[in-house]
Amino acid sequence: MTLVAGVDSSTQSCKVVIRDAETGELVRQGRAPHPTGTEVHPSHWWTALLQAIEEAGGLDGVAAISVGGQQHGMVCLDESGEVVREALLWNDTRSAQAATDLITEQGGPQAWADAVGSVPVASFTVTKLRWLAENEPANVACTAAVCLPHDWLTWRLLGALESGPFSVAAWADAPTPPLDRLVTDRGDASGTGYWSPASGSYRTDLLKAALGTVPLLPRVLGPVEPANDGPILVGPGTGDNMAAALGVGARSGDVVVSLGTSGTVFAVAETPSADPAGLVAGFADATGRFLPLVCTLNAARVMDAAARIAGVGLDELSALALQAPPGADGLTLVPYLEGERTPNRPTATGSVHGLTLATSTPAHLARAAIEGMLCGLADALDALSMQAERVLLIGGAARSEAVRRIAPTVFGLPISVPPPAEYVADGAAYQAATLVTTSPDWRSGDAETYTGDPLPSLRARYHRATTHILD
Ligand SMILES: Nc1ncnc2c1ncn2[C@@H]1O[C@H](COP(=O)(O)OP(=O)(O)O)[C@@H](O)[C@H]1O
Ligand SMILES: O=C(CO)[C@@H](O)[C@H](O)COP(=O)(O)O
Repeated sequence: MTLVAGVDSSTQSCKVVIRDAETGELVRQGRAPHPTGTEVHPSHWWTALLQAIEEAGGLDGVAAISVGGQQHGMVCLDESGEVVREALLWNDTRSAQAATDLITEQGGPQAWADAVGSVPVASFTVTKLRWLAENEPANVACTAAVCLPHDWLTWRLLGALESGPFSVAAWADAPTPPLDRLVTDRGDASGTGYWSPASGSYRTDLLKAALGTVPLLPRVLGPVEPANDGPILVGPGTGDNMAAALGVGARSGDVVVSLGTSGTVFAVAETPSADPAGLVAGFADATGRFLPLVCTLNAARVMDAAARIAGVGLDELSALALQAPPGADGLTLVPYLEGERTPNRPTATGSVHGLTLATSTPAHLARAAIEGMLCGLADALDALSMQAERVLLIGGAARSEAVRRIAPTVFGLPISVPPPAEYVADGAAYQAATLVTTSPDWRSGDAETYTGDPLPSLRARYHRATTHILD
């Protein structure tokens, strides 16, 4: 049996799956947590990856591996390959003003949409680099290369594989390759703000405008182009949303709603998109096509926060939410707990509206938190402007029964929930399989369909509430 490994190095944790390359059968898996915070030293991702690989039983029998990673994070390396400073993650909003400035300087949102398919917000790497230029010029001076989280892990894997077989101790300090062996893929490159999905090339002019200099950038590999020639092939990898699209087998007509740390709504498209309103990011996917995507900053962690307030675990929160009626008797929670990206409100805070004696119960709070989180995603689905034939719900928070049952009411649509799985890691593993087998025939279990009566007044009240939030 030929095995392949897929990695999901996402915001909260690293997951590794090892699957049969031909059939996709899950053979073994592992996971390890990442530190909290929006500024993280990449060495923590490496440590977590090694732990997760070890928990997955190592790499014996693995012929190829690919990494899916959280998008946009700014990783700066010096000439010797050392990390210059902690990486700024996609959910770090300190570069919001830099985003506004860059948009103005380049002639407005339309100019950015035309240039790179997206209008930058604080999440995008290009805005983080402008922040660096304005606040840490000494770090700019030492930066010889800039890459993304998945690029950095791929590069570390290349060095480690050349140093010998996997063991946590041997790979912990494995040598790193020269900087010119950094690689990326179209999907993740399209989240930088200086790579154009439409032309398939870097816009170093935009990078220079942001950072004042053009460091070395990773070479963009094709969708089935390995980064090495063995002993274990390393795939190009991709951004986590692009990997999820592969893992869930998203086809034309599908819209995927992913509820991880971020909430994302995306679809596979044949042509590039360019939304000057800045709601839809015009990303590339991992197959040579495109992935228009809307992202919110507040998804699964809204439930974590509500569970903390209610003093219960996530399963109990779910049970509580289902005790309250649809609409939570008017209790409305606007979930901008980390600011918000869509709509672009980086300094916003969350709020609760409609408190009465009757709605002051843990059950109402639980329901309002889930409904509020889903309202943000329903707006994202509207922004995508696609006639969805199927809405697929995935990600950590899709494990909550309340989320699955409330989603159809908020979205006003039936929702398909594929079997719980690590779809980002699975997509990365699938990419790895394409390197070692000509026609991987992977099938996942059937999705379960959830239906519910739409409640348009719920979203109307949510929209009214979003006009009364504090920054
Ligand atoms: N049964 C559940 N109910 C609600 N939330 C859950 C459940 N299981 C996991 N989660 C949440 O899912 C999140 C992790 O999801 P994941 O998709 O792995 O995130 P990320 O990819 O951003 O690291 C955590 O915030 C966790 O609390
Ligand atoms: O910024 C985006 C998409 O543009 C996020 O979706 C990140 O890619 C992080 O993903 P998760 O860790 O929440 O899966």
